[in-house]
Formats: sequence, structure tokens, C-alpha cells
Amino acid sequence: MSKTIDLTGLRGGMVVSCQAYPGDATYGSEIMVRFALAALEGGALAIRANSPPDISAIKQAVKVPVIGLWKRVYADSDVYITATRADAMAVVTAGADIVALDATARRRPGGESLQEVVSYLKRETDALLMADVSTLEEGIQAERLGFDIVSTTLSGYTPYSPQTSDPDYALIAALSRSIRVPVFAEGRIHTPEQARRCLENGAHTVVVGTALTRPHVMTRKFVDEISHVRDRSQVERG
Ligand SMILES: CC(=O)N[C@H](C=O)[C@@H](O)[C@H](O)[C@H](O)COP(=O)(O)O
Repeated sequence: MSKTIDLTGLRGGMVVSCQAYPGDATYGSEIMVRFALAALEGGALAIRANSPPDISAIKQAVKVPVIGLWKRVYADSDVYITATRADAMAVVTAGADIVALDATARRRPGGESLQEVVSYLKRETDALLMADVSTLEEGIQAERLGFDIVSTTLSGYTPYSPQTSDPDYALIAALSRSIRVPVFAEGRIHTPEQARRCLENGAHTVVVGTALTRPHVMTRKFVDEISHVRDRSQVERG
């Protein structure tokens, strides 16, 4: 699959992000493939995945578009989602149809500029480019640089964007009014109602991760919520 991917096929639909970190009980490419297959059974139209091994395993198991990224920590930069040209190329080589990259204006590892990375990928690959942004300005700039999709992924994860527990509906709406490329709503979408509200605010497609593919995080949310009641009833019982 290459640039022939028709993004209109994803309009109004859902992407499931299948990611786990070393140490998670769900860590490992085989399990990510299972999550991806389950997502497709449920009607997801594409998969988002992290790291070349997971991308390649999922690509072999599914026919839908795969959005790939590679999260890596660099000592000289806060950028960690497909931070370098080399990381982006590894994602493409693993088979991603769409490469997601941090598209903030922050300094990148080794001082590479976002513009250089985008120009290089446009010249050397057929993959579509998805800009993970945290503000309206970053989204507008990403469209100017030639990104094919802008996603609200990083809202709440840069120090200068709103830190909320909800999806950033305001950013989704502002981007949808201001740019022509498809706007994906991503980040803290935990319920079907929230996903629907993202679309009602202008999102082209919604991306859901944690609520579906990080069961330990969701379990913790339940446990934390009910623990207040349990603590109270224990105090009352003496
Ligand atoms: C900020 C960051 O690093 N986001 C990552 C991007 O790939 C993933 O950890 C998220 O799971 C993904 O964006 C989906 O969001 P949520 O898991 O909230 O549904």
C-alpha cells in the first residue's frame, strides 16, 4: 500500500492505536497483532502502531492501513515520536502506510529540522505523513510543510498546551476550521460518546488507544475510583 491510500475511506471512522511498553503485561508484537485483529473485528478502519517490529508484525496480519511511529528517548531533545529521519525511514521500511511524526517546533535530536525530515520523506518514500501536534499553530505549520494528516495527539503532552483529562475538543474544532488536510482527533478519547463529540467538532477520523489497548491503565482508573467508596465503608465499619 502506498500513496494510493484514500483517506476519504477513513472519514467518520475509527483507528485503534495498539501500543505497549516494555514491562507492560501486554508488551510484545504477537499481543499487538491480537489487539489489532480484535479492533478490526469491532469495525476499526486502520491501526496505529509503535516500533518497527510491531508495525511489521501487524502489517503481515491485516489488510487495512497501518499508521506507524517509533517512540524513542533522545538525550538532546524532548521529541520522542519518530524524532529523526532515520527513525522515520525505519518505520517506512517496516511497512507503515502512514508515518506519524512529532510536528511540534521543539528542537529535534541532532538539530535536524522538521522541514528537512518532511522533505526527505516526501522525496524518498510513498508513505503519507501524519503530524502529531499540540496546538493550532503547529497544525497550520504542518499543513504548510506538506503533511497529509494533522492529529491532536500531543495536546496535553507539551508544557505549553492545555493539560486536561478530556480530549481537546477546542483544538479539534479550530484545526478543522483552519486547515484543509484531514484532522484526526487523538488523545484521551475514552468513551464512544467522546469519540462522537470529536467528529461533531469537525474531526475526520478518531484514534483511540488506552481505552482499548492498555487494560492495566483502565483497570487502575476503575480501582482508583471505587477505592474511595471502599475506604469510606471500611472506616464506617470500624
Ligand atoms: C502522547 C503520546 O505519546 N501518544 C501516543 C502516540 O502514539 C500514544 O501513547 C497514545 O496511546 C495514542 O496517542 C492514543 O491516545 P490515547 O491512548 O489517549 O487514546
